[in-house]
Amino acid sequence: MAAANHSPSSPYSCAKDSGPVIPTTSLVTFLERVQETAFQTYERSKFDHKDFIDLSLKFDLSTTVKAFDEISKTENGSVSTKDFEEFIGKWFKSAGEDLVYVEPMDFETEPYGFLPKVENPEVRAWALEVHGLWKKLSREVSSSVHDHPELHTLLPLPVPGMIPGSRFREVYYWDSYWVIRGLLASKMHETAKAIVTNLISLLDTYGYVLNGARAYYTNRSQPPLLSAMVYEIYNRTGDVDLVKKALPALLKEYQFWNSEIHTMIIHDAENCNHSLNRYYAMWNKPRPEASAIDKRFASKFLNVNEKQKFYRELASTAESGWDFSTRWMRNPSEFTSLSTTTILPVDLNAFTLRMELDIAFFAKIVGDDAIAEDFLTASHTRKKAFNSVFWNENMGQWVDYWLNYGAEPKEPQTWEAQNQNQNVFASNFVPLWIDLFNSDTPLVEKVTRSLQSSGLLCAAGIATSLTNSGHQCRDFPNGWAPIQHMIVEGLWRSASTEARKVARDIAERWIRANYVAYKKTGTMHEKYNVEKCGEYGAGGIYRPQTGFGWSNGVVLTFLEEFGWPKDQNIDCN
Ligand SMILES: OC[C@H]1O[C@H](O[C@H]2O[C@H](CO)[C@@H](O)[C@H](O)[C@H]2O)[C@H](O)[C@@H](O)[C@@H]1O
Repeated sequence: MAAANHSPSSPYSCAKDSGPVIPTTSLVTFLERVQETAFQTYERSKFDHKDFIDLSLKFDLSTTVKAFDEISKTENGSVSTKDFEEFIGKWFKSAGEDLVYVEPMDFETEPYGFLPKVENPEVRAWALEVHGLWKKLSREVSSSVHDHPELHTLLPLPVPGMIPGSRFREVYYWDSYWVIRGLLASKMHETAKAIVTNLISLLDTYGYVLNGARAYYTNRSQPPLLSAMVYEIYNRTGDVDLVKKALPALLKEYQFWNSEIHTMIIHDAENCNHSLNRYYAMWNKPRPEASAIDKRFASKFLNVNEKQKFYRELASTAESGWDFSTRWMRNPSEFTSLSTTTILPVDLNAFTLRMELDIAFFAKIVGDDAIAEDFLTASHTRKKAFNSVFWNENMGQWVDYWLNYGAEPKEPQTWEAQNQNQNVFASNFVPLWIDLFNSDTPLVEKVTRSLQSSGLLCAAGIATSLTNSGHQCRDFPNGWAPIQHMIVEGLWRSASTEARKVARDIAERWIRANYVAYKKTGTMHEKYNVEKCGEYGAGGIYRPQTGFGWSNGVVLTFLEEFGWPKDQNIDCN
């Protein structure tokens, strides 16, 4: 039976909030106030909370706050739409003005050797359009941010980079991996390296790679894929200097993910202890970028401690990159039952396993055999933990492990079968992406059969979960490019004929769905509806976004690997 069904009635009955909290800036606090006023001023459908936290000041903060106090001096603090709009126009630069468009340094309209396996002219023309989107997503931080950082929530970065698109105006951590994969297919190696330079600069400044390059994202990271980015670039370019630059940063990042807040110990049936990772944001207040909404969600908790605990769960879910999903909810129909910090996520641990393997590989390249040895040992230890803690033999999948409430990081928890979450999520198949697993052919064949019968494989790709929660964007019927990519690449790297057939089939479905949606809407989307080929996804606390960095990256990567024959139809079947 699924662990979710074993939950106590209130997950917060003995909630405590003792974790670290990273201070934020006075500007962010003020913009949250502006966002709250916007929330009260506009209709919900016309309002994106993030637009208000991304505003830049035209004048200094204290003068702006005084002016805002003046217009808010009504009895109930409300502001008319006219006064509010005048105030925003007079005192702020628009959201997005802090980043400026920049021509990518190595963009060519049709680079030499571009997607050689794409023979179909229609598909090739579309692929060139998607390639052309890099020009639209390329940005550098404006000089005003460098000269007057106190006027902006945007953080300065040393070199130009790529943004996901639309409301996601700044650089994001894990999105960058698929952006880099696409850039490599587009032969834009220098732009790919620049993205790594920016992420390393965040790591050097903060000790971890931030969720995104904004002051309000300093309280958390995102799925750690920096080592994978460096690996892919090195694989294409053989750039040893990049590896030398990245290795010390990656060692620092490894410490961050294996520090006390991000690790829990599981004691298995064979008497072994396994240290595994979880998401845990250093924040127990509303997420500034969505604070007006978070406060309303939290209003059901009367106790401050319960509210803080819930806010940490919201921010930790944002750290997971899967914000939001029934995956993190003890009660799938109750959003406030989010319990991300009490879950050992199978995909996060696959990423840290990959980090161990990548670091060992890089250490060998730079000639540090001791580090290479240590990290190889760590990867073998973690592989054992995968077998003991996450693997579910009956399902043929690796599944998330639910921790007991109130557990302290240093206290080992005894593994219990009922704590494995047996609900089916696409993340249960992400370990396939790791070579230690995809090189084991019988294992891959078992997992492939499980994927085929899971219900996740749909007309237009892999669904995120089997639950149609109606409002969570990381659930059925939404499909996300990163998930398609990791599972397809894992299956494709194996030696199993059947797994490779499934990989090609999923990639083709995904390409068709992206193509048809592009033809209908003229744009690439953040997520797609996998039930209906050619439709984009929906749900969540913000409107569906376009652009879109990782979707472009995955389509180009799939087209580079699988190609598209001349006579093969590209429409939805
Ligand atoms: O504002 C809401 C949330 O927006 C981001 O999350 C979503 O977009 C990101 C950029 O494409 C993506 O990395 C993430 O997986 C998406 O869920 C942001 O990362 C969240 O922290 C934020 O709360």
